Amino acid sequence: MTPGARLQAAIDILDTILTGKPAEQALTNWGRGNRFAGSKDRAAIRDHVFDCLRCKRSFAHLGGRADGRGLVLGLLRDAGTDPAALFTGQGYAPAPLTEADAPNPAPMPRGVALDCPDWLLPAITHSLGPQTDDVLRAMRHRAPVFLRVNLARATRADAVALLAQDNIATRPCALAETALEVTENARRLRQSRAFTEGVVELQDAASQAVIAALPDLAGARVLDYCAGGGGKALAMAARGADVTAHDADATRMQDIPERAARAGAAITLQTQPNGLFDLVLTDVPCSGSGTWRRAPQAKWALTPERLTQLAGIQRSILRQAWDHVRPGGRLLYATCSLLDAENSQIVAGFTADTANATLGAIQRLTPLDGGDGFFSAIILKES
Ligand SMILES: C[S@@+](CC[C@H](N)C(=O)[O-])C[C@H]1O[C@@H](n2cnc3c(N)ncnc32)[C@H](O)[C@@H]1O
Repeated sequence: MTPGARLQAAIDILDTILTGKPAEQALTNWGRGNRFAGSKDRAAIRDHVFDCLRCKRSFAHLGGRADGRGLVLGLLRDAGTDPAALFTGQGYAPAPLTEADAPNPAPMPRGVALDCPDWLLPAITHSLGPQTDDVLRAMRHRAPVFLRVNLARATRADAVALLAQDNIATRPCALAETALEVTENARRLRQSRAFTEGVVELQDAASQAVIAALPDLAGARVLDYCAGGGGKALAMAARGADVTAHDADATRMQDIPERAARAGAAITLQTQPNGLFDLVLTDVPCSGSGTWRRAPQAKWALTPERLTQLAGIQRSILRQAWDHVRPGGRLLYATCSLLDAENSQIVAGFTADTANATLGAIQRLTPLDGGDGFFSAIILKES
């Protein structure tokens, strides 16, 4: 496909997404209907689509319109590329420019320039203070791909060498001693020896940092109360913890046995949590505001009502999970959110209302640290 044809494909897919379709579904449907497109074409189109979704407000301003065509015009103008050279109408390229394609001549308001919904800007500013604009600017760009080295299988240096045999280039990331950033050929990862033999797993560096900060995991009885696909359960098992995974939706845990087998780890699954544990992790459902580089549609879909609903879910999970912490044990509350309403306010409310709970160490990470935005807080249970 020519560069122009790839842009037209992105325009068509964006127009579908703007009707409310999930991005992944729209991309898959397009791929099925256009089987002539090679893997490089599909990757380039996907990048265009996600770049536009991340920067929807500012690109619509630069493109002079909020549809797929406007967003792609904004993408090009933002990168300093003259769209006229690509919007030629030749072959499958987008139709030539008209007056309707001129940029919006007004100055960009702050929320538009930062690609943040207006209603959210005060809450984010309250949470991030002087870092707000830099964090929001960082969220306008693609997130790096990170791997977690399974130290039970190999050292980080050995993992780098094994990945290099499959032409996957990586570099160490300072957020955790297990973390590698993929710098070339990330798309080959799932076929690589390092992945199939359980030497590396895909996991964001901030998630790794949260587990890396936990002392004394070796031999500890741990309950991962919201285990999902088991990313953090596996990271704790690799540190020598005796991990039990639970999730209200058991189907979310279906890949854990296969992932654990690949990693050489033993993880017990419980559909009904049972017993007392040294450590309970609640990696609760949240706005995902720390991951909006990778899931940009969620940024535009979040509403104040949903945020209130999430806070109710977070408080309720914390109360349920607390019953499984042994006296003298710890709970680790975690979200991939940047918002105080889901983070410090939830743990402060819980410790204020719970006689035997004391707030311990808190860790806050933003995309400026390299990985996703992440919040974690230890809550200690008196003996
Ligand atoms: C952020 S995800 C967990 C991601 C996972 N810890 C990981 O590292 O891959 C949150 C999970 O909480 C689960 N969940 C939602 N409500 C719950 C509840 N009341 N009790 C336990 N799990 C719940 C969801 O099904 C979802 O899998």
